[in-house]
Amino acid sequence: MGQQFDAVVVGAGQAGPSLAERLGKSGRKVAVIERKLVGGTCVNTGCIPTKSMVASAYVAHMGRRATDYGVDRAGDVSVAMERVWKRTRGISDGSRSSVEAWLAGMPNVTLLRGHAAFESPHALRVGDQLIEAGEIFLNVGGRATMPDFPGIDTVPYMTNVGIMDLRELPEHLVIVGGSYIGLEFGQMFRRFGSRVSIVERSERLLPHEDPEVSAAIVDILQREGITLHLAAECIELHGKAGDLSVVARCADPRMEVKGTHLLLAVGRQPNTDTLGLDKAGVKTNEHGYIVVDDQCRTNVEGIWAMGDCNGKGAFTHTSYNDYEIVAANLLDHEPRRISDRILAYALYIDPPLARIGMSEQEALHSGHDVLVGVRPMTRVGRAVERGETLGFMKVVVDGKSEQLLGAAILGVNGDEAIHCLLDIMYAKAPYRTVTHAVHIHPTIAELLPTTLQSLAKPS
Ligand SMILES: Cc1cc2nc3c(=O)[nH]c(=O)nc-3n(C[C@H](O)[C@H](O)[C@H](O)COP(=O)(O)OP(=O)(O)OC[C@H]3O[C@@H](n4cnc5c(N)ncnc54)[C@H](O)[C@@H]3O)c2cc1C
Ligand SMILES: NC(=O)c1ccc[n+]([C@@H]2O[C@H](COP(=O)([O-])OP(=O)(O)OC[C@H]3O[C@@H](n4cnc5c(N)ncnc54)[C@H](O)[C@@H]3O)[C@@H](O)[C@H]2O)c1
Repeated sequence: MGQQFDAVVVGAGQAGPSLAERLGKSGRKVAVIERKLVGGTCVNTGCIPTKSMVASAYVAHMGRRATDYGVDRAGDVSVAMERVWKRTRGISDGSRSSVEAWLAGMPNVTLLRGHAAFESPHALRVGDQLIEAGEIFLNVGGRATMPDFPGIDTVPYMTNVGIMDLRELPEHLVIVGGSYIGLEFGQMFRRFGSRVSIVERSERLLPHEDPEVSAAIVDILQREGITLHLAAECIELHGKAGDLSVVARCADPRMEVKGTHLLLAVGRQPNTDTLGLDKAGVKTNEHGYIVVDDQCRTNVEGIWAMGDCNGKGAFTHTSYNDYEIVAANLLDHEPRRISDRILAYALYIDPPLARIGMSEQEALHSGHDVLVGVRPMTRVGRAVERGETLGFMKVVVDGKSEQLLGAAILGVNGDEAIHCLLDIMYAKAPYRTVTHAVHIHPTIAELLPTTLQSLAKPS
């Protein structure tokens, strides 16, 4: 007979601890099982450390631009990686300690350390302990995908985990994968002072975005001296630490990119392969994501899956929202659903790309009566005053229903400003609510009403 709990949460990522607190407060006896670092990816090797590093890179960039603002500086800007690392670790470790202290203070909640795997639908093995519970909540997250590139066993490489531990600046960082992770680290290390080359399989960066978004991001990165190699098919790795190369054998013409350090950023995979899901009868899809319904319930009664491992989102806010959905349905009898969630994310290059809802291409393909409004950031007073005018804002509206379908802001503070449009979408209010709103001057959000006043059929 194993140790009995009412509820078990596997993984202390972005959904698990919040749910554990609610379950504990409901009077349940709860175990949280974590095999590595409390806080999971976001806190330890994802959002928090990357955005801390992005902040250091921004300061270096603005330091180089100081004279543009009439500010004198003596000598070149250089970056001390050891101190960037210390600052980043301080922020990330501080955040993890807060989650640990929070968990430790939760009533009725016990944190168990170790890797959990199912033995049966309601029993999990953690080391030599058997843990049994009627309710099991999986929040096991994901990890970097390891591509089967020829040479991967001999050529040293980093993922998002290893690159955060660098204390020295790479002379030439080669990145395979030109999406969130590749672009954020690419621009950051360029600003730290490395040469950076990005090798991407698609013919354009971020192919799920509208073409002008991809083109503007290419321009932003190339202005800073980042080299981009697109349509790079059939990757092979060669060489050794400090002297390596990435070859795209099927590219036309064949590409060879030489460098000193290699980052692989070709996607993520769920941590479901060692969870013993077959012993519980929990279904996964062909990519290993746990299949869930609109309330995060798996096919097995009493087992839920939240966060990156269910494939319904790949962000901290979607994982946290999964917790809210489970708690609302189970504890508050409020019928919240994943399908009520509107797609929203930001890519933290500088300036950031903030995106909500549909792109123009998606809206056109889904048969809407599409109207589009676009304004370059050069027309946004606040951006001009700040000397940060790269990018544009774009809104997509359905002409018949007057509902906002989506928006993109590639521009300074776009990740904040876009929320006034996101909230209008959640309110299902007509876009004219924004055109009639009086926004504060001078802000980035101030130009959203004007952008919406310029709606026209796409050319
Ligand atoms: C470099 C990088 C930057 C990112 N930046 C952003 C960003 O700016 N904004 C954003 O929204 N998202 C960002 N993300 C994505 C974000 O980090 C994830 O979407 C989020 O952390 C997912 O949370 P989760 O709760 O699903 O899982 P995780 O945070 O991954 O937590 C899962 C936990 O489960 C544990 N675990 C796994 N298997 C077991 C097991 N069998 N037994 C016990 N414990 C187990 C793991 O150790 C881990 O602690 C970034 C990701 C990366 C890699
Ligand atoms: N700002 C954020 O919110 C943020 C930041 C970082 C990461 N994340 C999360 O992490 C996830 C993973 O990010 P990611 O950038 O690793 O993966 P991704 O799945 O977003 O992109 C992988 C990229 O690698 C390319 N690629 C795949 N195989 C390749 C190959 N063989 N050769 C060359 N290129 C190849 C793909 O075309 C794609 O552009 C994201 O989906 C996101 O959820 C979010």
